[in-house]
Amino acid sequence: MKGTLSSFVRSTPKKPKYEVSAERSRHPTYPFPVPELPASFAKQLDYSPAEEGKAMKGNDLDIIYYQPYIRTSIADGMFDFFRQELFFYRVQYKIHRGGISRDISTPRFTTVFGVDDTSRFSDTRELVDAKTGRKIENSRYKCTPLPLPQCLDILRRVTEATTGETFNFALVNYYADGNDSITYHSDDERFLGPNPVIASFTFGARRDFYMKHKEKNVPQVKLQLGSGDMLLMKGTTQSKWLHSVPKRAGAEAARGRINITFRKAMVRGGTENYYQYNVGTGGVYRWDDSAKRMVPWSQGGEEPGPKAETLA
Ligand SMILES: O=C(O)CCC(=O)C(=O)O
Ligand SMILES: [Fe+2]
Repeated sequence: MKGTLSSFVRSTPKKPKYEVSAERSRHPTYPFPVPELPASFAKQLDYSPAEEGKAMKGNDLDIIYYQPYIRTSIADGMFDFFRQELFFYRVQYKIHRGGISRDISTPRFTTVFGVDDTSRFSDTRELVDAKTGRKIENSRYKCTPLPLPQCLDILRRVTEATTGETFNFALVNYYADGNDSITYHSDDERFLGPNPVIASFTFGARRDFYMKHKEKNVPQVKLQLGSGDMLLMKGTTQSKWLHSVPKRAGAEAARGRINITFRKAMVRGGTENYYQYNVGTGGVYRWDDSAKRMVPWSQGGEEPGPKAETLA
């Protein structure tokens, strides 16, 4: 017999900490339907922001920190919901530098929804040209843009109402534990236009979020983003500063963290870039609440349950 006893013993999945809605967001581009945001969460979202944002300005930094934005009573439930109900990817890609190509594995799970401002999803959720409203030709994108599911669209609308900004993309990061991270970078791609506004949500584990100036020798800004917090980055924050979520040891990071950023891409290059680096070409992953980890998901086939494993 292969394997140890423990590999056959699966804990019964805990009851979800939220009411799974019977209503689901469906789309031909989704690997599986996504339940709508539980009504109890949606109701509580109306009270956002839970706290007034604190503006931090100076040395080219321009941020507003809502601590929290989402009521503490629902933030961890929303973490469970997003982790359980969304599909994720673990993207691998090659970088070419100085004639040498290197394989990169993104150190976190990612997923993305949305399309840049030259296109939009119609009322029937067909991809159409933003100006003419005509169905767009298949050759416009190399990738397949996905519309935001209802659960993310609700959060997007609330965020738009608070900030007075508009967003057409939701990028999702899942940091399974303290080994998952994002290295210092800035989100100042040309396709976002000058001085882009990015709203960044945390659900689940509290993680350090470090910011440092690209050139000036000024103090770093160190935040600890907790469940329900929202960091609004604007002005010259992206052009002048870098940010990161470093690797961390310990039990807190091991709870797992979901980060959701809302952004606005102006042109097609943004759509191509976001799907290339957040979906990629590999398989779909889904949270397995018995195994307590992301597992490869396959069409039509559930993961083998305890019975199948015992018989093997
Ligand atoms: O997880 C975070 O708080 C930051 C994520 C981030 O910087 C990004 O996705 O560009
Ligand atoms: Fe970023």
